Amino acid sequence: MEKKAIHFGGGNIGRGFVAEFLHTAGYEVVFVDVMDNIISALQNTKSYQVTEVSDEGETTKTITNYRAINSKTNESDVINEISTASIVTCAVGPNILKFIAPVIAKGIDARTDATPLAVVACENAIGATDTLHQFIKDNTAQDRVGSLPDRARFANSAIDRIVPAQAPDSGLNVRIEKFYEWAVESTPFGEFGHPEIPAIHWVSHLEPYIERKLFTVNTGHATAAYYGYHLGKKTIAEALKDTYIRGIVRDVLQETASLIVDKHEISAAEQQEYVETIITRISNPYLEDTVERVGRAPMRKVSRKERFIGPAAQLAERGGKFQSLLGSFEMALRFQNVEGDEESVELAKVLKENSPADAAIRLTGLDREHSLFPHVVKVVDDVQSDTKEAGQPRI
Ligand SMILES: NC(=O)c1ccc[n+]([C@@H]2O[C@H](COP(=O)([O-])OP(=O)(O)OC[C@H]3O[C@@H](n4cnc5c(N)ncnc54)[C@H](O)[C@@H]3O)[C@@H](O)[C@H]2O)c1
Ligand SMILES: O=P(O)(O)OC[C@@H](O)[C@@H](O)[C@H](O)[C@H](O)CO
Repeated sequence: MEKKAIHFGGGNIGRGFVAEFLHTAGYEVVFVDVMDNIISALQNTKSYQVTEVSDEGETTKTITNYRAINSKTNESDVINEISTASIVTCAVGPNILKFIAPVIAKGIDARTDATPLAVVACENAIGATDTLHQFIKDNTAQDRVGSLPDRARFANSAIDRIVPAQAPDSGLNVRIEKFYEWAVESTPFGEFGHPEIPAIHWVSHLEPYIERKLFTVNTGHATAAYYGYHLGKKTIAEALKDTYIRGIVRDVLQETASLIVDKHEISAAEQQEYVETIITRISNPYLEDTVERVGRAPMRKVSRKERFIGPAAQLAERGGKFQSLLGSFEMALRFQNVEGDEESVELAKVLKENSPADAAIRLTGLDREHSLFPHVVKVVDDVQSDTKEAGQPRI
């Protein structure tokens, strides 16, 4: 029987990465989304194209064998599909996991197959599948939680491929970079074994992979985005052409490299090579990745386990340097009231309505006792003072 994958989120990484590799692995892919235009486009086409762009030219792959369901209007269909699928993946954004959990919980509960469903969240966040798992438990009847592992296994993942916002006339087609990495925990599958998906690098211990990725690719990317935004750059490639911003990105990645090398079994030389690869990747002029996309959702990005405060807190605990990371954090706080970005509006409100210490706690989730805390409060205070001087008084 053909293997079936249910994928939540028919957006950029959903169509351009997860679905591509599930398709290549021989799965029928059922997209689940809440956007009518994406669902109807997927329902009304038999294929779309994924084009890898690099200085070596372009390579196009055609993706077929998919269906699509709108979970807003057809929840029971989604439940039925999950009850007979092999794998559920998602790429909806870390803040959306709580909204997709109820329907996944119902689908899992309806399963009778002897092999548990594989659940893999493909989000840029540490422990995203664990987060989803907890929401699914919260949405499962108390007397069914104990037997949940008989019906589903949950594996964290680290996912890496730059998929910029697509041109408005591109339809379902996606232009992406050639590079990709998809590391997933193998241990949760136990005696059942992990699904056969050639693109996945199965690992027993994910932390080094997800920390190295988030604290190099995403820390560097977001640094370029926030400095770039304030210096009037349109794209990440344009920001990195600026020697000042490029130098700052290098300084920041030197700080995170010291943590990665200190904490994980990764040598300084290997990390340096990784950093160079990442700087080349994010400088890719063919991607036309905007500073607004990469800077999106600044409140998520300045939170406790995320790309700036996550490594800075760990470096502070270890006596390491974190000044450049604080510089990126500061620029993230200045990413306020950006058109189309609700969190940037909320960020401005939080900074306006709270004292420096309260805003620091609310935004970063750091304890007052943490050694990084006073440094973070100072940055918040500076940003608030500048905003006040600019004529927008804070309370
Ligand atoms: N774009 C990249 O370069 C990239 C790379 C690696 C990881 N990621 C991660 O992948 C995730 C998605 O990013 P993206 O760039 O594809 O964003 P995107 O906005 O292009 O796609 C998100 C999709 O999720 C859908 N969605 C929202 N709420 C939903 C719900 N309740 N049920 C089902 N679908 C819902 C949206 O309609 C949209 O189609 C994020 O966590 C991001 O960090 C992105
Ligand atoms: O998706 P976000 O908002 O967490 O971060 C924006 C980009 O840095 C991100 O999407 C990268 O393109 C991606 O993580 C590359 O693998």
